[in-house]
Amino acid sequence: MAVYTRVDAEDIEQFLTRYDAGSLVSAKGIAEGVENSNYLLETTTDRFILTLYEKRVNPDDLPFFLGLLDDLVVAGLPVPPAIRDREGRQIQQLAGKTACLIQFLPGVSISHPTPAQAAATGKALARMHLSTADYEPTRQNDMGRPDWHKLARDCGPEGLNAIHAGLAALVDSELEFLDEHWPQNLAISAIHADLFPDNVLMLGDEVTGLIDFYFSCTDFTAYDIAVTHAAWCFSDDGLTFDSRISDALLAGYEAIRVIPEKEREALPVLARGAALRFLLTRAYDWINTPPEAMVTRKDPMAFLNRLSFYQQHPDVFSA
Ligand SMILES: Nc1ncnc2c1ncn2[C@@H]1O[C@H](COP(=O)(O)OP(=O)(O)O)[C@@H](O)[C@H]1O
Ligand SMILES: N[C@@H](CCOP(=O)(O)O)C(=O)O
Repeated sequence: MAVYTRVDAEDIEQFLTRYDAGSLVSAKGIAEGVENSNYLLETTTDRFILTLYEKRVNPDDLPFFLGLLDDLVVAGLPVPPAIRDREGRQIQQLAGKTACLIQFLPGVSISHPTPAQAAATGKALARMHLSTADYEPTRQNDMGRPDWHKLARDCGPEGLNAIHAGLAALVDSELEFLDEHWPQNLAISAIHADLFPDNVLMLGDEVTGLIDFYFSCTDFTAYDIAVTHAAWCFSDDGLTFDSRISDALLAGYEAIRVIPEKEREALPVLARGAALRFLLTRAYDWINTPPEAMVTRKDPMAFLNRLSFYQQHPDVFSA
């Protein structure tokens, strides 16, 4: 459960007085998510998400994230903007943390997506990429390839090998491979960089929300396709690849934005990078999650299994 920071109902009531958002009816900690503390607020007028930003979100990056959300709303994408208070401020302080009141979006996160849902997500991602190509602010990807070396060092060989015998050596050799083969000169745009099924809200086959933009950054557009592919196209444990989901996701994407040949050729390496990125962040969290945190750690092995798949099947993105 991701509630790292507890906030009293009285403090939330007081917080809401800054907004034209009604008064508090109920506040519940949200179990899903691992990064930030989230509460679902019911007020006399509406529902909202109250987010308190934790360790991995630098408050200085919030203008990039919130500006991107505002632009995507204008472009007609189903994303949740941060609500402005009566003085026009989106970014606030609460319980010693930087916090935002976020628009609530309907829909549920899908645990086991169907091809139709994967196709709808591919389309939404491509629509997002067409819009974000023009987003002027930039933010370096701080979970990008150069940072994977530091993450691996921070996990340490003992930490990695305690998760899986020989993992430290596997990570080292993959880092070396990726340093050598990482593509150059692909199209760049603002990307989501974490579009897992739990960050897509759906009603039936319709995407009603793309959420959790707190890893969004400026990077290869195709890397976002690779991340989404790695997140969507496997069983939870990463052992079974679902080609129907993969085909649907890519076909949905290409119904809106054709993947240029150069990007398609780069996808096998980008997908290996995406798998390593989530393997490493999960491994880091596995080793370092404080015992008092009410959060369910995610299994790093699920992304080692995906990495092995991409290593063995470089043809998976061939048209
Ligand atoms: N704007 C929103 N509308 C509806 N539900 C939301 C919204 N934002 C977050 N949630 C809910 O909160 C959960 C955790 O949010 P998320 O942003 O993924 O957290 P974290 O950043 O901690 O991973 C989501 O899975 C979803 O159930
Ligand atoms: N999607 C990442 C972890 C980030 O969590 P999120 O709830 O913010 O998407 C993973 O699955 O490792």
